[in-house]
Amino acid sequence: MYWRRAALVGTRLVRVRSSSAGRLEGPGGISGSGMGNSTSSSLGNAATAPVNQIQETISNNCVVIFSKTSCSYCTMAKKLFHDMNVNYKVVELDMLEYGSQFQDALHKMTGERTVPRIFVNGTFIGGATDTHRLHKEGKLLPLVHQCHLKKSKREEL
Ligand SMILES: N[C@@H](CCC(=O)N[C@@H](CS)C(=O)NCC(=O)O)C(=O)O
Ligand code: FES
Repeated sequence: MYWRRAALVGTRLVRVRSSSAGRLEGPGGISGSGMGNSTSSSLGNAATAPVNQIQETISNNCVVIFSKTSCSYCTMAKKLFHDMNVNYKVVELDMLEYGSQFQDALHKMTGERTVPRIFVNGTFIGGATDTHRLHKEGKLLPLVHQCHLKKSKREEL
């Protein structure tokens, strides 16, 4: 069920200053991405601190890549998930007005300010190199599947 999306998702960028209501703008906005599964609430709320918005984004999406459009490490990371047919959310920090505040928050949360910063199943797994290593060791897909299972169980309730 995920492959259909992956084709769409891999190429889309986070939109900034989208005009539609409920989308994020302004301070703290991680804007609506190309993905279908980001919905909620604190996104779009200018009063919410970047750390909280990041927290919410990573709990609502099994795979989140904080990226920059100009960064080829980021492109490689996106390609890795795309090639595994895994749906992911990408937040392009260089397209966000307050992207550098998000980078500061990511620094606080992960110990590094570099991109990409990649989260799977709500947990920081590393940058591009770490993620490729996990994949090579056969550990990446199980993490993603764990998240999908958790989600589908929740939806059954
Ligand atoms: N080994 C790290 C390298 C990350 C890295 O050096 N990223 C550079 C861009 S390729 C960076 O974030 N520079 C600072 C910035 O763009 O703010 C990884 O694989 O993610
Ligand atoms: S590869 Fe150069 S900015 Fe990431």
